[in-house]
Amino acid sequence: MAQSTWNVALLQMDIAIGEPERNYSKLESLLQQAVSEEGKPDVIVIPEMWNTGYALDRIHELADPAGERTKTLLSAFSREHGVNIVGGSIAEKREGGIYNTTYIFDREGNEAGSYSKIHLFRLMDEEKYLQAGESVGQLELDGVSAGSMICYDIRFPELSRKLALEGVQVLFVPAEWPNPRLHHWRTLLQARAIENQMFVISCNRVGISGTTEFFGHSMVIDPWGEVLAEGDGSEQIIRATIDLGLVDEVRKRIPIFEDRRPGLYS
Ligand SMILES: O=C(O)CCC(=O)C(=O)O
Repeated sequence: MAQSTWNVALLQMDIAIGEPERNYSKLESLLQQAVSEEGKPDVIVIPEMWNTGYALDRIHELADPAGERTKTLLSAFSREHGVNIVGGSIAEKREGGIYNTTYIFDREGNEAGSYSKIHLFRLMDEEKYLQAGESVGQLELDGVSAGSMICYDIRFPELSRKLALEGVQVLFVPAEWPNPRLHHWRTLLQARAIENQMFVISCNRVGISGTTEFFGHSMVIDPWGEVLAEGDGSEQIIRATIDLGLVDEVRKRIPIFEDRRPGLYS
């Protein structure tokens, strides 16, 4: 039977640009903190590109080959602590180039899914250095259907709608979303939750890289659009408990999936 509630913990961390060693060690200490304080989480979420930050001009040298280092760390931690981990995303080196990839592990330490960002963000030159993923991110954790997107992806409502139509109830969004677009971040995340009647759980980074400032404000939003938890601009762990039964309740209250007219607009 699918889990009925989840305690989630968002590791809203600073990221040292171009310094994987510092980032792996920061992540390990935050993971320990997440399981040793305030009750055990069911799901831990990490920000986007946490291993390297946007050190794109050195990304070939810094990216994790086949994600092996990251997978070994996350798999061992999730198994040892019986916790699901949505592993933010990392710069991952494959034969075809560098991808911005999320790895997701279940409580037994098995890889439950992976997703490589399909919309590359030109404002940060991603398309010049990275390869785009070619498939959408859908997986099951504790019997719950979940979707995986990354940052800029939330500007494409077609993607979250596709996932919702495939049964997704919880959407995870690791990000490195910078100033001055806090208004877009909060509005788009809430819109994705309301229009698809799903939980949206986002984890953004904090800190400054060069001239770019990242504002945090990681959010847990329920299917009615209520913000259950939101970070400020500091490095912190944000926690919330979500009642997964709310997805069906909201979908029954306003049955948008029955009322759609896809013949007219898809
Ligand atoms: O869409 C935006 O405004 C920010 C997106 C972004 O920073 C990213 O995808 O890395």
